[in-house]
Amino acid sequence: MKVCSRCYGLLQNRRRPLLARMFHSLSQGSSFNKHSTHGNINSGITPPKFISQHTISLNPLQNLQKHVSVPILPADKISFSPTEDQIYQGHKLFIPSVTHKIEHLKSAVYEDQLPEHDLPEVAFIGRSNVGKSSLIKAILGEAPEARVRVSKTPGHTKVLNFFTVGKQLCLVDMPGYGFHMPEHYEKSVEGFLSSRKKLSRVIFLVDGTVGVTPTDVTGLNMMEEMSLPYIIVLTKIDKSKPAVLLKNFMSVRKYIDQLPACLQQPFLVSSLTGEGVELLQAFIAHVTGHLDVRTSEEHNH
Ligand SMILES: Nc1nc2c(ncn2[C@@H]2O[C@H](COP(=O)(O)OP(=O)(O)OP(=O)(O)O)[C@@H](O)[C@H]2O)c(=O)[nH]1
Repeated sequence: MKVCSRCYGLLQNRRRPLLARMFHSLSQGSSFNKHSTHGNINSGITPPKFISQHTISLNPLQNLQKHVSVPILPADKISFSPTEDQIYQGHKLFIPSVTHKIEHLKSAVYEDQLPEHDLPEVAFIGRSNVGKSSLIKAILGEAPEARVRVSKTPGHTKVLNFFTVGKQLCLVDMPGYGFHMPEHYEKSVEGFLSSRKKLSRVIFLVDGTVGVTPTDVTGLNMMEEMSLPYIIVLTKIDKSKPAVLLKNFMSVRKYIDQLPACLQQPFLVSSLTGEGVELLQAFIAHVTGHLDVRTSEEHNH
């Protein structure tokens, strides 16, 4: 069996099963449509060829949609809808090389310790134990040398951790709020969020096995008060049955209409299986200016 070098690299990474399978099928000559889209779950009455053939999707929302007949997210709320090829381009940004190092830059607590650089930043925020570090670890899965630390103990992350992706961008892991949050949380996290000039986006994590909690609502209110652009990502989707995940997804939808600073399109991920990670990589590449994906609003103009 002949496997092209692009597929081979992907197949090595077991945390990336969807892309690996996708490009593997390509090399096997499947009639996969390069220009099909993924995010558009409602207009997708006829799903893209590749998805219908292989019953997998790079957007886990598509899989969730299969369990109900009514649209779980209206088409007009889906603005980020890259092609499979664009998702692959976004994914490539997170593959390290000699000239494109992916590494831990530094840890910091207070404003005067923050790194001085010109890189666009993407920060991860959420309750203790929601899966922030795990998600960064999955996004940087091709670069184990970045050494992202994950722990079962809530409140493990006490400092801000900066991870650089070449000279392109920087991911920022933040301590969790709620139970076990460090005493310096407010000074540290709010200090960071209010002072960074090149903060491209905040990724707000909600536990997909639990849904939006009162503690999350406090965090969402803080985001709205700060008026920073952010997205909501439901984590740990591998742990929930579809019915539970659907209920928790709807708990996000209930709030999202009232959150003007938040993208109306929530994302779903599992850091364990890698589901949804490539789409998020593409989103990060897009918002940091490294991937040109026209959003649905842009298409309309
Ligand atoms: N099954 C499953 N477990 C996950 C997933 N993401 C995280 N976990 C587990 O959840 C626990 C907490 O994960 P972390 O990534 O350390 O969470 P955090 O939000 O960084 O935690 P703090 O340091 O408390 O802020 C760990 O035991 C992870 O293995 C996931 O997608 N699926």
